[in-house]
Amino acid sequence: YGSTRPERILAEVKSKATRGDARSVVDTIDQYCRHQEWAMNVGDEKGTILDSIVCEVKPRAMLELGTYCGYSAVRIASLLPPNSRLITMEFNPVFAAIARQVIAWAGVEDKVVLIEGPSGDWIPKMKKEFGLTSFDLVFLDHWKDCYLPDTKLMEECGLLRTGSILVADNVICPGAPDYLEYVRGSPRYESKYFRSHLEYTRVEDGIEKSVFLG
Ligand SMILES: O=c1[nH]cnc2c(O)cc(-c3ccc(F)cc3)cc12
Ligand SMILES: [Mg+2]
Repeated sequence: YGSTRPERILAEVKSKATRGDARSVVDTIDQYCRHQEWAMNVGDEKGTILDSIVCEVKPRAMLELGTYCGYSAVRIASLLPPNSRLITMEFNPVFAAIARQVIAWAGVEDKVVLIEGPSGDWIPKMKKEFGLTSFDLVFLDHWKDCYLPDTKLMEECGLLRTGSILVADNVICPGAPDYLEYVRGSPRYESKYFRSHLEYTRVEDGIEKSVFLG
């Protein structure tokens, strides 16, 4: 029987990364996906941009849409201040099962809550389920067609406050044109584009950072 790409990534982490060392998990996945088989992690180049924003914002409450194998959840969690929480949402159960193990191997499970299911179902329930008022930082990295509807839903559900920051991966490749048009055209957002490359390639991609103005 064949293994899946996420299973091969987990196997690589278990055999090469130091247990409890988040940075070695991140580096192991980058090494594997750059030299063995490509996978849709945010990667090292765009990851550095994400790191700088996480360090600048120091979020107490952060949301990630799209966990995949847990690469960015581990990367983000390793930078979070004490008693901060990353909630990461994944609708694909195969990805979620792998991500749980990658997050555990990295030793960041006390900072990360992984929830499974469609973002559209979960977003309206989050305030109540997690007793939170709003998110300081949201990383959109799930499916390009969901970026805009989920952003509007987060606005409607009161999950964004004045100063909340949205960080969106892949705004060029695969691209999220409707989302870009919205955050760049709306007076309720102050948006900035960070030019970069699609993970592990020379193809142009970028990250859009958008501050919600309320
Ligand atoms: O579907 C995606 N979700 C989240 N991140 C992604 C990501 O960083 C890259 C890609 C992707 C880009 C080019 C390609 F030829 C095939 C897939 C997809 C996703
Ligand atoms: Mg991505």
